[in-house]
Amino acid sequence: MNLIDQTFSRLKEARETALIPFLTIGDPDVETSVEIIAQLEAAGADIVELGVPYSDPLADGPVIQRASQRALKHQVNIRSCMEAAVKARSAGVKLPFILFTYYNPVLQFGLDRFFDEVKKHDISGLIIPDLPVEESAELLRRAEAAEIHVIPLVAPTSKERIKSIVAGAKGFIYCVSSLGVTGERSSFYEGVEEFIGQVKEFTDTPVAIGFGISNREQAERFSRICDGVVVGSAIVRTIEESIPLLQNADTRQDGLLQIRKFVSQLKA
Ligand SMILES: O=P(O)(O)OC[C@@H](O)[C@@H](O)c1c[nH]c2ccccc12
Repeated sequence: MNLIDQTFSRLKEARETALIPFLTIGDPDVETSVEIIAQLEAAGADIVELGVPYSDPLADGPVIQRASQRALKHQVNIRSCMEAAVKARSAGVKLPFILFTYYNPVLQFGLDRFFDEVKKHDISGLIIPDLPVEESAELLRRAEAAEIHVIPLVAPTSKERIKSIVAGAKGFIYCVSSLGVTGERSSFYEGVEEFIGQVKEFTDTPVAIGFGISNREQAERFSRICDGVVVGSAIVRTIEESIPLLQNADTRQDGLLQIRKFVSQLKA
């Protein structure tokens, strides 16, 4: 059974909502990212999105754009992100890994090689926000064969397309809470709860929400109606603010603790 499915059934038993952090791998460097993944797990994260930095992150706000730029300075690519997953696993991290990447790096990598490597590197799921619908059949077929879940994104404006987007989806459905790009928000799409209700009418697959969630009350609000909550920019910003601590041997542990504390209060 796919690790993501195991996680959601365990959480369902425990009547808990999955906390799904996102971080950009290689920000500030790959080795630190591996340590941060361990901190995220210790802080109560249930699944982690490993972000592949990209030069043209069209769906990302300034916080993740800056993180991508910092990571790209070290030429971090899909392979480095998969290696980070294996390093985290061998460091004892049990979390399921979702590889988050734009479509172009996958295309450059080559679909055959990509799925061979994803499988070898213990990745359980994929999020490809700009996967063109006309190309998705080929990719979904290979994912199915490799037992990797491709997590579909559904936006409040998806309306009549919701049914076709979520049909047959595995792992979880990623409901985008607002229009626009990623980034912390103080308010969400008007009627976001109704939107989530609509999605849940079409599927029994767990439903998670993301975009803009940055504090405990927002996470609590959505944990009442979703099986998972995704937090990216708020965590990436915390990592950004911790970089001076992380890059000094004397204060590195303080930096890691700062990240862990921020994430712990979200899960609580
Ligand atoms: O950063 P936010 O607002 O907390 O949203 C999660 C988001 O970071 C993560 O899931 C993600 C990062 N880049 C994306 C691009 C599209 C969709 C989702 C994402």
